[in-house]
Order: sequence, then structure tokens, then C-alpha cells
Amino acid sequence: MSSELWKEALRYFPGGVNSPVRAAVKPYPFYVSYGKGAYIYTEDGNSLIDYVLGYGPLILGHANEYVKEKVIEQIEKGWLFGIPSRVEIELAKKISLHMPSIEKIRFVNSGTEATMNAIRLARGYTKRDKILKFNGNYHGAHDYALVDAGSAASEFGVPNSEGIPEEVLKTVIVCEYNDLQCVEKKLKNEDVAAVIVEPVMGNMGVIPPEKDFLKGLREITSTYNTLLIFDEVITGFRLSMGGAQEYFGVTADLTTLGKIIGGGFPIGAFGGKREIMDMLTPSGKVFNAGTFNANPISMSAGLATLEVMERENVIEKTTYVAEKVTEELERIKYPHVINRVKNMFQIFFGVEKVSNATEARRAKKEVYLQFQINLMKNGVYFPPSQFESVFTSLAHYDDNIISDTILAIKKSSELS
Ligand SMILES: Cc1ncc(COP(=O)(O)O)c(C=O)c1O
Ligand SMILES: NCC(=O)CCC(=O)O
Repeated sequence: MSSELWKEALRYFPGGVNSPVRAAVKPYPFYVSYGKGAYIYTEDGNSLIDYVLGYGPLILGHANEYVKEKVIEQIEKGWLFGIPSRVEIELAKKISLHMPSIEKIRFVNSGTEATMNAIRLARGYTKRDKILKFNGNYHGAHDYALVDAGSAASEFGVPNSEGIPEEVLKTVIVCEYNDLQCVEKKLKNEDVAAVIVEPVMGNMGVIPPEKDFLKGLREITSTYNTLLIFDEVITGFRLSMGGAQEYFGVTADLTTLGKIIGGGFPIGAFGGKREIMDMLTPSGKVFNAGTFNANPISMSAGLATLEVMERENVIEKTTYVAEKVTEELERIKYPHVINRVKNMFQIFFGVEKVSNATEARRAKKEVYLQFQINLMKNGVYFPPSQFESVFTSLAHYDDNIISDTILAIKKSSELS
């Protein structure tokens, strides 16, 4: 039973969990027994249509057969060598084919490591210390990212984490998302190594960039010789095979990836212009290393996932599901706004517009939570936090799953 497991977990883990957002499920987290396709099955014998999907990586759904086959094939051969293997080249080739701005890449093990290293590389390359990020953007859980951060940092009221040295904080400049004037002013007055941005914000709910925001960032950063880092940990291989860069027609100097490219296994990556990437060890003097970097299991699962995506028009199918689900959400009587870009979306109650983190924080979180709990009772799992994105997968591309979801939304819409 989940209730018993939770009691035990509280004894062993701070706050009962190993990543904070998991504790946001009310009244206590349910424990998953297994997942298949669009469904998760709980220790309490319930099934839920899953719109969280491991917070984004599982774009094919749970336990996809092809990915499973490829991972098992790799497991038969061994799972860690600390020696290069063929599959890392195959995955790099595929990523670079779809994202031509990635001329060279380094595989790491989480989105956190990806942004931490991309920032260090930008500093090494430009010989400048400062970086600029946006209020509510989440770039993982390292020191330089936990300033006005979204996701669980906002959900649990710690957008600015304790434990980060003052000296570090002085190097992080924050602007409001979609505010180009702020960026222009800061870059003019300070030596900034890099601007790092989520090209679609997926960590304050979903917030799209306003028209010309990303193009504007490209122009301003070029003017001041500041690097532009697109954090595509969520958007990479989600908005299009070429990520947000292809979707919006804007090219970054460095790109960070994670989630989908590991097919559900731990992964992160950062890549970009050859000239910048070659500053990394061992060809250059900016250090990065990792026991599990490019581990063959994550590489195989990622490669298999991208192969299915190429074959099966996954982005359009997942977008279709998101369209159908949001059409039903639109019918909810309680005043709300829905932000959707392709196959990622979120609903905000009690506000008319959400175009930055400040506006997202004004939404009625308690109404969202009430809706999320109602949905769980009716067999559908949305993120337990307002500040996460709803995702769809290939496994959701099924009339029965879509109609069951629509029915659950209808039954869950009595909100006060
Ligand atoms: C945009 C973005 N960057 C970085 C990260 C950090 O990735 P990870 O949780 O793999 O460390 C996340 C995680 O959600 C993210 O959404
Ligand atoms: N959008 C933020 C995440 O996906 C992070 C999930 C986690 O840290 O558990």
C-alpha cells in the first residue's frame, strides 16, 4: 500500500522523497508498481493515464517495446566500460543531423550537469564571469541555476536556494522572461559570458516566448559577443526534431539537452560550435569528466527513441493528442488560461494571461491542485505542481485514451 510505503519513506528520505516535486502529490505520493504505454499502475491497484511521463523523457510512453529490445541487447553486451563504444557515435551523429548547430557534443548524465558545464564552457571561452538567466527558468539543481528558479524550487518556495555563496550569486543576473529591454541594458553595462534561456518555458507551467523574443536574444547577444545557450532539455526532440531552434528558426551557440535523448535513462548533453566545444578537456582547458558519461545503456535507449521518432511522426501525433486534451480543458467554466506549444501545455486558473514567471505565480495554485486531485480520482495523472508541464506521448495517440481523458476532465471540472 502506498500509505505504508510513504510512512517508511519519511523515515529514510528528507521530506520522504529523492526529488522534491514527487512530494507534491496529495495527500501523499502514490507508489508506482509498473508502467506500460500511456498508463502507470500503482501499488494500490489503480491505473492512471500518465501525462507527466517521467517529467518529459518518455515521449514514446512507458516501456516502449523497441527501446526495451535495444536496451536488453546492450545489457547482454555489458553496461559500463569507461571505454568508448560505437553507440555514442551513432547517437551523436543523429543529434547533430537533426540539430546542425551541434557540431560537437559531450554526453553527461543529467540536465543539471549539461547546463553547469555549458555555463563553465561559456565562461572559459569568453573569459567573462557573469551569466544572465530568466526569472522562473529552471536549468537544474546546481549553484548557478538556483536563482529565481522555476519548477520544484518555486513550488516549494525556494526559488533562491540557501547554501549558495554570495560570490556565486553576484555572477548571476536575472531578467523577466520576454523582456528584451532588460537583457539589452544588462549586456550593455556588464561583461556577460552567456545568456541561458528555456526557449519555451516548461518549468513555470508552460510559457511560450513572445514573437521575436528569441530572435531578439540572438541579435543582442551577438552584438555584445555574449554566447547564447538554449536550454533544450525539455524542448529538444519535443517541439520538432531540430528542437526549439528549428521550430523558431533561431540558432544558439551552445545547446543543452537531456530527457528525450536518453529514452528514459539518465542523460544530459551539451553541444555547439566546434570552436567552442574544442575548449573542453582533453582538447582544451575547460574541465569536464564523468564515470557514467556516454554510458551505453542511456546511449542505446536514446538512439532507439530517436529512431522511432524518425519513423513514426511522433511530434505530430503527440501534438494531436495535446490539441484534443486542451480543447476539452478550454470548456472548463472556472476562468483560466491555457498555454500550449505543440505537445506541451499547462492550465492556469484565475488569471487572464501568463507570459512570465511573475504572472504564473499569480495563478490560483490551489484551484490547479484541486483539479489535479479530481483528475487522479478519475484515472488521469497531471503534474502535481502548477509549475510543471503536461506532456503527451506516442502511446496516448489512441482514440480510447483520448476519450477517457476527455471524460475524466468533464468529471473533474467542478472547481471552487
Ligand atoms: C529546461 C531544463 N533544464 C535542466 C533541467 C535539469 O535536468 P535534470 O533534472 O536531468 O538534472 C530540467 C529538468 O527538468 C529542465 O527542465
Ligand atoms: N521540470 C523539472 C523536472 O522535470 C525535474 C523533475 C525532478 O527533479 O524530479
